[in-house]
Amino acid sequence: MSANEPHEREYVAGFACLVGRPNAGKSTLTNALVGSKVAITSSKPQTTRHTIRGIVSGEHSQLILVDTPGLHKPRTLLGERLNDLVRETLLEVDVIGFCLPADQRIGPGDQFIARELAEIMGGRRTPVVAIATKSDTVDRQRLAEHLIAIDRLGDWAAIVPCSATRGDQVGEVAAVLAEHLPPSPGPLYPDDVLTDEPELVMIAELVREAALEGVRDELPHSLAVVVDEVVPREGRSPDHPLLDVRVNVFVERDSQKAIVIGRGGSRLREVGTTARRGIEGLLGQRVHLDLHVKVAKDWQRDPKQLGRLGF
Ligand SMILES: Nc1nc2c(ncn2[C@@H]2O[C@H](COP(=O)(O)OP(=O)(O)OP(=O)(O)O)[C@@H](O)[C@H]2O)c(=O)[nH]1
Repeated sequence: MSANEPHEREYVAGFACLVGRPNAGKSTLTNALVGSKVAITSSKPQTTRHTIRGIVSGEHSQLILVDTPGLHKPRTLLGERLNDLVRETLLEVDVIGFCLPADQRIGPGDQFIARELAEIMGGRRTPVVAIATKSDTVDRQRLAEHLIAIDRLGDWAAIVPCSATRGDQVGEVAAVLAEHLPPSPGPLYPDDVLTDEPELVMIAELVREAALEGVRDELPHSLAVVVDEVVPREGRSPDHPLLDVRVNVFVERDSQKAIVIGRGGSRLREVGTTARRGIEGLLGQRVHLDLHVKVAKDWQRDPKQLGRLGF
């Protein structure tokens, strides 16, 4: 099934998302997969497009779990389509894990998601791994019935039972998902970027907020902020330290770059001043903020690019 046979030991990296009806065990499984490495999540717009929930790093793989906000059976309008954001996310990932809890029979909610997945994936052939979650809650007989019902529900790349709370088969889930990731020269993210540096995320937020101030309508979603480096200025006395903070602001088009920069750079200076004040408040020391606006064409449609941009 997989193009990346495990024995080749080629490095693979990519994006996955877990879907399933409410209470299916997605969050618990995410935490079990990720272990202690819980990603910083932010409620701000920068990360609502693809909130990274965690990174699962193996010796030869990096699996980046992203959120699908609001994937559920619409309560009121049966048969309503999934919202565009969910569809977009599902189309951008390399593999999808569909969680079906063993303690409940397959129901209309699961069937709804299965139909949507079949349709969305039809053209692109994104593999869907069915995960029978909460396997600890039922006996073998019932689990077997559940697996058969899952098999009948759709065309899955694999079916894996697991118990996130007991830790049963969690490694197997990670391995099966990783089998469907594309080859990559190396990790898409530094392993520690999401765990060790909440300040970096907050700095990016502050810059993003400042850059969007007053121009939200003109730049909807088309802005990504990446903190390039934060280094103490050399030669400063310990009493008056200065931090050099270098930040890249990515936009999609030249016209958007012009908006961010403003006439003669006037707007960018304001953005810089506002953001710098915020960063100084956050870090409690003086900051020299170096802002660069760059055009990264079509970054929103390219998961690899999104990865590099810190999404
Ligand atoms: N026994 C058992 N309970 C589990 C397991 N995984 C999750 N649960 C429980 O099931 C409930 C729902 O789990 P969540 O991980 O929050 O489910 P979710 O799919 O993220 O839910 P939503 O956020 O509503 O979509 C929680 O009470 C969990 O403790 C499991 O492997 N075994």
